[in-house]
Parts: sequence; structure tokens; C-alpha cells
Amino acid sequence: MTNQNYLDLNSMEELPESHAWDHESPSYGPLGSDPVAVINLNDPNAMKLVGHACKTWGVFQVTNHGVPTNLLEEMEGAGRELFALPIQQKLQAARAPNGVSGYGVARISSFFPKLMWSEGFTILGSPYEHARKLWPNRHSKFCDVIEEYNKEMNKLAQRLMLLMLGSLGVTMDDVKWASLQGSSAALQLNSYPACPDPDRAMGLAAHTDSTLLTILHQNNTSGLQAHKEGTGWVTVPPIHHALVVNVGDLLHILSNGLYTSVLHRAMVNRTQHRFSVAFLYGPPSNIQISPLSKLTDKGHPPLYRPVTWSEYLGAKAKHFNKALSSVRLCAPINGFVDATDHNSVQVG
Ligand SMILES: C=C1C[C@]23C[C@@]1(O)CC[C@H]2[C@@]12CCC[C@@](C)(C(=O)O1)[C@H]2[C@@H]3C(=O)O
Ligand SMILES: O=C(O)CCC(=O)C(=O)O
Ligand SMILES: [Fe+2]
Repeated sequence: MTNQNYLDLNSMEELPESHAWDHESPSYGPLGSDPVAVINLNDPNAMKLVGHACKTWGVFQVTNHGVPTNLLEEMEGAGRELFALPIQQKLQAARAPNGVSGYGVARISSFFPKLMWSEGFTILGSPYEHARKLWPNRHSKFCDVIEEYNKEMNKLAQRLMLLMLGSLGVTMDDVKWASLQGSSAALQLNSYPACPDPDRAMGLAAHTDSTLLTILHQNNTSGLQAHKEGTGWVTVPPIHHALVVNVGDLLHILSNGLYTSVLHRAMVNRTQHRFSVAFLYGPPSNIQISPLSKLTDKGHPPLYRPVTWSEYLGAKAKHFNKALSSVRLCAPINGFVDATDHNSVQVG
């Protein structure tokens, strides 16, 4: 990746050709007919509602999630402050060519001929090393917010796992590692500046997350869209203080395809700067994920081979949206379709 890919999007008056996408007749779902669920986690029916959302859309929003609202606001402020730094300053913390953490263009950029209208900052583990480069003398507030945010998101992710697995009749005894400490996670801060030609630009191209689940906070600007076979693309509208939850590829594998990892993307707009923060939650690094034996039998053989998170991230880096097929064991039976085999979907 050369520095010329790092255009300062905040100061562009025209969309450069490098960022102009051919959007071929995107299919949009009929307005409001099949909305993404909003689930109150204090609802006595929450487990059932979560299970239904995971089977149908693979994405839902949650309210009463227990994450302090002032922490959500502080996190958004920390992201705004980071992306408002001069480009040369941000490049001090640039992601290394084969690295994971740091500032840079979307990692999936290499699969597309055009660049995306966004910038990102990935944090894996401690934020200190990068934060010191961004703010040599005043990085402690940023680091405190990140650490508190990670702590709260971890708690929520464990609670969501209980609901998601519980709805399939799976207990924490069946998945001992899920209740252990040591699960891995990454934090992805995304910035989508206002864009002079939003209809020809792409904020973040269509992808599924390689996680068990992802918890996303978006500011009050629309842009996130989710895809469902037969419905098309639907906007997941920002709801004040709600959080978006995506089923990731590893939960799809664990559930032997019962839960759908959702294909999603981020669009941009002409007037508003959009920010989002994704908490990408996965299993402990040494754990092999495979379809739960409770969910398989003679009629429902395991559809995927065992894979660790890092092995799967390697497959994603190589095969991108075909990574799931690359670890698949057997062909679909009785017309059962692997909901994340999006070979027919226009990615971008
Ligand atoms: C843990 C991870 C998931 C992720 C790759 C990463 O190592 C850190 C960044 C994550 C992210 C965020 C934006 C979309 C995505 C596809 C990408 O390019 O980087 C995801 C990756 C993923 O889920 O595969
Ligand atoms: O910004 C968004 O709404 C989506 C971000 C996302 O999909 C990601 O970070 O994985
Ligand atoms: Fe994502």
C-alpha cells in the first residue's frame, strides 16, 4: 500500500476516478416490509427473538444492553478526535503492510479495483503503542476510553452468546470455551467523510465479518445496509444508543449453518460525516471451531471442518467472500443453501 492511497478524503471537492465505483443496479428491499429487528434485552422473550433474528437476517439491533450511554458517546468522541488529526499524523500510526492494527484503508481493499470512501483504525489488544504515536503527550484519555469500551463490549458479547446459543438449545456446558476468559477481540474504528458524489462511492464494500459476533455502534448518520436473499439491501437505521449485532462466519460454522452470517456494507452521503465502531468478537485463539455436535446427526452432517480464528482470518485474507466455502465439507443437502455463499451477490 503506497501513501498515495491515503488521500485526505475530508478535503476533496470531487470524487477521484480511483474512488468511483460502478454500482450496477443495486437491489433494494421494499421499504419497511422486512425490517431488521430491534430487541429489548430486558424482554422476557429476548432469547427467542434473538434466535429468530439470527436465523432470518443474521443481524438485529439491541436496546437495554447495559453499556453505559456516556461510554458510547465518549467512544464516538475518541474516534472523531482520532480521524480529525492531520493525515501525516495519522500515518505515524499506519498499519504495517502485513499487520493488523493501526491506521489505514479497509483491509479488504485489495479485492477491489476501486478504493473505498473511508478510513479505519484497528486496535488489537492494548491501544498504547499506536496512541503514543498519534498523541505523544496526551494519549491516556483515548486509551482509558478504549479499555473501558472493550471491557463493556466483552460483557455484552458473552451475554449475547448465551442468548444466541441458548435459543438453539445449546448451553455453556456444551461450549465450555465460550464462558472462559481469553476470548479474542478487535476494535475497528471507521470514518466515512461526507462525499461529493455519494452515488458513485462506496464506504465499505459488502462483506461478512469473520467473527462469532460483531457489536457495532453507529453515530446518528445512516449508511449501514444488510443483505438478505430474496429481500435485497435494507438500511439498518441508526437508533440513539442502540447497538447493531451481526452474526459472523464463525457462529455460522458453530451453528452448522442454522445462523446466517450477514452480508453488509456501508454507504456514504453528501453532507454528513459518518462514524462507526465495530467490536469484533471471536473465540480464544487456540480453540478450533466446528459445528456443535448437539446440532448435527445423520440427517444433518457437519457442514464445515474445524478451524481456529486465525486460520479462518487467513482464509478470509486469501479468499475474501468465498472463505466460508473454502472450509466447507459437504455440498448442501436437499437444496439447503449456505446463506453466506454469496457468489451471486454483487459485492460493491
Ligand atoms: C479480527 C479481525 C476481523 C477483521 C480482520 C481483523 O483482523 C481486524 C479487522 C476486521 C475487519 C473490520 C472491517 C471489515 C473486515 C472484513 C476487514 O477488512 O477488517 C473485518 C475483518 C473480518 O471480519 O474478516
Ligand atoms: O460502518 C459500518 O456501518 C459497518 C462497519 C463494518 O462492517 C465493520 O467494521 O466490519
Ligand atoms: Fe463488518
